[in-house]
Amino acid sequence: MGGEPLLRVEQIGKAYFGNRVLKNISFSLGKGRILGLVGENGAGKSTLMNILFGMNVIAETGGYEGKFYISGKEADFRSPNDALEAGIGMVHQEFSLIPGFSVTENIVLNRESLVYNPLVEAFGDRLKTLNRADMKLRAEEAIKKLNFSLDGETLISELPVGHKEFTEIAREIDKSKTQLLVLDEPTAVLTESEAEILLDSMRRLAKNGIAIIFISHRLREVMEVCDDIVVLRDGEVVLTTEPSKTTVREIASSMVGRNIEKAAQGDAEERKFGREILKVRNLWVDMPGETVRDVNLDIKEGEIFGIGGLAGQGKLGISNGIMGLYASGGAVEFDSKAVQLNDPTSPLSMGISSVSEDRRGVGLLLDESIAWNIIFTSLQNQKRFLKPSCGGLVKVRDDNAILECARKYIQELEIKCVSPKQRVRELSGGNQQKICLAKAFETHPRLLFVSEPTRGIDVGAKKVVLDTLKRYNRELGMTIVMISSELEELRSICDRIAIIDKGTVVGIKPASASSEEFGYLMLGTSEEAANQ
Ligand SMILES: Nc1ncnc2c1ncn2[C@@H]1O[C@H](COP(=O)(O)OP(=O)(O)OP(=O)(O)O)[C@@H](O)[C@H]1O
Repeated sequence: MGGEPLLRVEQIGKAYFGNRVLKNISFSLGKGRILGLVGENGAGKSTLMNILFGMNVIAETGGYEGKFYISGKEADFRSPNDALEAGIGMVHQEFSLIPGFSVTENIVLNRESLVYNPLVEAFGDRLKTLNRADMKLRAEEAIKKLNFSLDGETLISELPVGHKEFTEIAREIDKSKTQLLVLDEPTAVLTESEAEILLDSMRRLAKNGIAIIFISHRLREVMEVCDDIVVLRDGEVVLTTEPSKTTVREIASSMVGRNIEKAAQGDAEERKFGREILKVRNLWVDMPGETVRDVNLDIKEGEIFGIGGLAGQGKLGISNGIMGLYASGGAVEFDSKAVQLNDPTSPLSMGISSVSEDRRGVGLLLDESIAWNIIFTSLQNQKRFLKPSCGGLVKVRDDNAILECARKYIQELEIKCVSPKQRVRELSGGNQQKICLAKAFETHPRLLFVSEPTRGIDVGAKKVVLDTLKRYNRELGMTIVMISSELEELRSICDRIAIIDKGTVVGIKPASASSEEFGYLMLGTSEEAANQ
């Protein structure tokens, strides 16, 4: 017998400029319970959370219908401040950290501990100074609740994405009032072992009475950690259930309204490749949390080469180092020519592109259209999408060609949008990820690095993304290096897979090798040793 639940949502609806994205949403959530909110990219999950958190974008686009109640009291949030006052903490898909500030400063931001001094009497609170020792303690306390190792002194700009995610969550935990925590795809940027730590922390927070809404495309995590599950499809609740009463398969098919096809399968036959096109020798990369120490690799032309390994072992550092995003050393040769390390223009000019694991940090012009985002790099660096004008005297933008190109990717990658002219900011997270891929494909690279390409992508669309990578490889001969924390995803499309451990390559095996063989490499042990 619980009386009023902590959160009760009744008949919520929302349309953006006539485009209906939520209809009659109702559910409730009790204190200390974890509710999994799942649905395809664009199903309306973030929009629903934006309503609960009083985000300005909702009021600015005509408000919403329906009501929701916090502990029985009708909520009418005019801004996120009202939601914070009511004890709602939210970690959005987009980070809201200040890059030049430390982890500690970000955790206590706007709630800094202050020290009194006599000048305050005369000049007011402005002259209070920061109590750094207390701020440090509070940040440490919040980080401890997450059971994750994070140095409070490090600047946000130097952190890998996974650590930024933990910093955001620690900030919400430091707010003493938080009684409902909304986590929008927190594990999308985490590797599997980091995600395990987060799931554990969520369980502990729930035990202490905090209710959590957990949005995730990783259905196994949802089944593992949630008490209740709500499935959205095209803006409507299509299933409300509990993990003990359902299966991952049932959730996945109710999300998409059909049975899920399996992702692309690896080729049984061994493919033949040309010469070695990328040679990496003694590469080191100083990427925080993903340090690369001594990597040697030879990648063949036309290959799909996978790079896997556990969290923080350096697999993400390799492409970021070669692309000039972090300080690096050693030697990298592409097509028998030296790639200038620490110079981002060098790999680009040689036909090497990359899709970052951090779509939030790099790459998208959120206030520009889908079409402009997809073609911008090709126009800028390769002078494409221009046509002659004034009798050939000048070149102007070819808007028809730009729109046609965008339409092609919208269809191929099944990007959910109203038109190629729609602003990227208005797309759901998973659809923004697809724009990052389209943008890289459109540069027609000879070699493409893709890091965590299906991050934030729903189960149905994963197949589309992996199939597209495979098709570009087969049809255009594009050499692809795919970095992923999901071994099965690597095995489904790669020819060979290297496993990285402690910043170096500990083994390279054909994708047809068994999961166990890869598992042993990741754990830094041999099959024989494991069987002893
Ligand atoms: N500011 C906006 N203006 C117009 N349309 C928007 C805006 N924000 C979201 N939408 C549209 O609302 C729909 C739902 O998007 P939402 O971000 O809620 O999806 P989601 O379920 O969170 O998806 P994902 O799993 O990809 O993050 C999408 O079609 C999206 O394009």
